[in-house]
Amino acid sequence: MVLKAIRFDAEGGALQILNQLKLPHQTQYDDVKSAEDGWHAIKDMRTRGAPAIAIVAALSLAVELHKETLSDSATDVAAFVVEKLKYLVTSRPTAVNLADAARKLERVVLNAASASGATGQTVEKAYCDAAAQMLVDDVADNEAIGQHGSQWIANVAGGGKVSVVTHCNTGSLATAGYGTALGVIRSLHKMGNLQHAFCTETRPYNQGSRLTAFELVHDKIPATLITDSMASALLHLKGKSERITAIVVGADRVAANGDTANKIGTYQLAITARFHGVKFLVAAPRTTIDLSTASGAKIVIEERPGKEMTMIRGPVLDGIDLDVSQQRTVNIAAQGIDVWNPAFDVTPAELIDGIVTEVGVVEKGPDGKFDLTLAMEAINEGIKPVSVGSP
Ligand SMILES: CSC[C@@H](O)[C@@H](O)C(=O)COP(=O)(O)O
Repeated sequence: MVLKAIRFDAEGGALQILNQLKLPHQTQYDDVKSAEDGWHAIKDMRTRGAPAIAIVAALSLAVELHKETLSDSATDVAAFVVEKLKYLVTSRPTAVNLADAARKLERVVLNAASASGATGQTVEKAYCDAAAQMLVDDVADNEAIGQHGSQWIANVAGGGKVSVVTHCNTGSLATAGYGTALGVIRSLHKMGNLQHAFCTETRPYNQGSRLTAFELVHDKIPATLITDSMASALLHLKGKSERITAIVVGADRVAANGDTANKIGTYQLAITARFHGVKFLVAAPRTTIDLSTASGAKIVIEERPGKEMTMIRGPVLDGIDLDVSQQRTVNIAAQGIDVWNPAFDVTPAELIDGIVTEVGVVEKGPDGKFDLTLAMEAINEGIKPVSVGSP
């Protein structure tokens, strides 16, 4: 069975998302019938992960447009789409993929509306085709990220099997399929180069223990779960014997200087990686690179409700059996305590050794700094970024 976070039928105009609040206990797909449904699925974290958020948002509007022809007027349909895209972008602020997708789709509809003979229907079709293509492209991009990243790690290790650590969930559940950082791990495993993967629990929302662990078990990848607070001890105590070569994480937004916003806890992993001489690799598609943001200081960090930290959800224990059909939320913190719950942190570029994209691994220049504007320009001109061992 292939894990699919997003099910989309372009012909029938139907969209379903795997409800990630129910995982790992229950596999339940929820219908998404409109942009409003998409907004709520993203806000409530029933779907999450930077690429998946962007795709679900785009497709939710596609199914709404598919339902009925809004107007024969191309400009009216374009205006409607632009408004809805603006609304969708407000669902979660940190991951840039959503804003990037909205910008591209806006361009698609404005171009379609200004084409000669444009009608409401042609604009709708242009939008739906472009949104559907995002789903297709993401899987191919992730497979390429996996290939480049695994090759880079294998080269760093200089032969033999390697172990890696990852954080949050960056796999099939966070993307259209395969995953970014988890795609690198999948690829290492496929190449026969993976000794062991360690995944962090990823408090407070437990994307690691609920989702990444679920994917690793599903794919039969040798893996062990640790709490976030065990990462330094792992590198210290098991680093040599386990040959932990790299920590590989995803990203929600990479600034032009390489500073990277990702799930809260990423920054402390980068610090411990540097201290222990372990490579720190960020895996993300180019849609996550935000050249308009000069540095991490400008990235807006989403703050989530405190109850995500103070409450925990799980299936009911009925005698000795788990009743997965019933999930309950229980309080695990002292009543009345103040809570700070930033969903992401920013890892300074200084602590990052490489940024693996679908076209290769970008490394620092001779000045020890990333220049992603230059790297992206080079890519657009057909020159590969600094890339070690890329196929
Ligand atoms: C390929 S997913 C990359 C990132 O989006 C991921 O690491 C992450 O931080 C997800 O956060 P989430 O809050 O679960 O959406």
